[in-house]
Amino acid sequence: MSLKIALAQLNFSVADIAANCGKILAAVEQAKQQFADIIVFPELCVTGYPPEDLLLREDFIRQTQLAVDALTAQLQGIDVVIGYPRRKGAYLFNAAAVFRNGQMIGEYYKNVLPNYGVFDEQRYFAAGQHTCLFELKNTRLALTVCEDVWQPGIIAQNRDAGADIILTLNASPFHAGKMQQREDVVCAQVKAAGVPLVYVNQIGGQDELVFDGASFVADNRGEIVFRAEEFAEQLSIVEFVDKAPQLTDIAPLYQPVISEYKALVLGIKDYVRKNGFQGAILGLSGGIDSALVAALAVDALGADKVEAVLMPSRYTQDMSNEDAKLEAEALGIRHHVIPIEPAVTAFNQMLAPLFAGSKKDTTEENIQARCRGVLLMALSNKQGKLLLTTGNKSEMSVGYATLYGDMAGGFAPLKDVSKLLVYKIAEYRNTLSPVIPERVITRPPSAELAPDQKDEDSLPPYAVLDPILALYIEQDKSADDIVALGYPVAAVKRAINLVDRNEYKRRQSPPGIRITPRAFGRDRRYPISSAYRGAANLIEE
Ligand SMILES: Nc1ncnc2c1ncn2[C@@H]1O[C@H](COP(=O)(O)OP(=O)(O)OC[C@H]2O[C@@H]([n+]3cccc(C(=O)O)c3)[C@H](O)[C@@H]2O)[C@@H](O)[C@H]1O
Ligand SMILES: Nc1ncnc2c1ncn2[C@@H]1O[C@H](COP(=O)(O)OP(=O)(O)OP(=O)(O)O)[C@@H](O)[C@H]1O
Ligand SMILES: NC(=O)CC[C@H](N)C(=O)O
Repeated sequence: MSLKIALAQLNFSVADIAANCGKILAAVEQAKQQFADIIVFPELCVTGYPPEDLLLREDFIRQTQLAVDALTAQLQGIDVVIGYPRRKGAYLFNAAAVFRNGQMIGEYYKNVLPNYGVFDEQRYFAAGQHTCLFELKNTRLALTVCEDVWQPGIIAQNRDAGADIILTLNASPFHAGKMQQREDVVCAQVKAAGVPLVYVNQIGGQDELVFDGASFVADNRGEIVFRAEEFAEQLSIVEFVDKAPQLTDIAPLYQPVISEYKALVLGIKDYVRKNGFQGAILGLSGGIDSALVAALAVDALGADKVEAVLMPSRYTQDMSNEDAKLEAEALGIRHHVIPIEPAVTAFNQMLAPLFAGSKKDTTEENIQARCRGVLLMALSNKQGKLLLTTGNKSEMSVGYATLYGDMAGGFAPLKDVSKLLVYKIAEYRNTLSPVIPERVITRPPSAELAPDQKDEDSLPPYAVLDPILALYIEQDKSADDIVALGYPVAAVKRAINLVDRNEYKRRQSPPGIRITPRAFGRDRRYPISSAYRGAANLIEE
């Protein structure tokens, strides 16, 4: 007996219910042409994931239900499994339902609601209590939703209820190493229960999250027999013969640096597309951060949609201008030069009476960054292009950026990318085609806001700083733990003090793409007004 299951790894848009239903119908037709018996879509595919507080609106829930009702009649010919929020009296459930020839033949409510990290599902949903099995071609299929299969017990419970195959609808976001973690966790349960599983994940960027897809099928020994590409829409059919999945294409597992590169490209592409921008604009300085953001933006949007502005000041070195031009030309993007000196001089003159007697400090440095921010935002306003900021995770961690200056903008692609990873991704990008001049990668980073300034004059070297930041921010290690790992006391103290004092800046920074297990934003919610000082007890020798 052969059973063909279609996995619809697609990119849905939050609250674009009509477009999502259109996508579902198109995939159903495609699956029918390929003789699938059943097609499985990702978690909450009708609304997109995560709909966040839209789920608290009854009008939104009603619109979704009306759309599902209208869709149902059109779901003919094969079984169709979709996910959507389902109102039942006082309760809202995260539901997966199966339709056969216009009728709902089974409905499942997610049992385990994740409420950690970036997930807030207990804020919206009530937990289901039951399994849901249905029969197709003498095979009993069970429905589960995402977090269900991360918890020990649910797969075995379905096996005990008589399931031959487990279907899982997912919205599982990317971070470095997530794909392996996902397969390890889920396949361990599959192996223990001895029942095969079909795992369908969505792809696409949604604000700070990016979903990688990488849907898979595991056999009853927990071995992967199919894996879809990461970060690509794909409709795949896996055949089960006598209830066992047949070995088919297995796309590569997560590849460090390459997977992050793809995540960033898709994150930018979808943010621009889903927010209706005409393209993107950025300040191109000749430094590595703006060089990488420009390359990622071109890969995401196409060269004709990206525009760069070179804004030299009196401190900008010739080589910065030269490199910025070289890069713009290599990428084939429109670029303009606007020297900022007239604006900087005007501000300094206007402030001169008030600043008489005070020494020059970061105030004057920041005026330069803010002049650039004003120019870039004016161009964004005029042209409907999204202003991309270029700050990376290391800089966001220690507050090394100017509020309303280089932090002005709508989206921060590198916000969760450490400086060391910026270099690695830039080097990888150049292997696809050489667009970032070698000198941009090899020269020491500088904000060029003062004469001969280098990042390392005021910060520990990134090779020391970045691991300290990861230990403190992503792994919650204490200052003592970090010193015990061999990092210099002075560097640990400086880094932690800066992290603790700069929450206010992060809270005002644009959203960025989450690529680590803990990004700033939804999964790291620290108070701004806080007396906590992680390095208070650290004594420098
Ligand atoms: N708790 C709090 N809540 C809300 N606001 C708070 C605050 N504490 C200070 N502030 C405000 O923030 C201001 C200080 O922040 P801000 O004006 O940004 O200035 P600030 O942090 O003093 O200076 C910016 C730093 O970033 C460096 N930078 C700038 C640009 C680019 C790069 C780069 O390499 O990429 C580096 C620059 O060299 C300098 O060290 C205070 O004057 C105050 O107005
Ligand atoms: N001369 C400039 N022309 C255009 N944009 C600039 C200029 N200087 C700074 N910017 C903008 O401000 C951002 C922050 O400046 P900064 O010089 O600190 O970073 P960067 O040059 O991109 O990278 P790095 O930190 O390696 O120097 C830049 O990425 C760029 O978007
Ligand atoms: N939507 C969900 O239930 C996601 C939770 C899950 N553990 C994941 O990230 O894969």
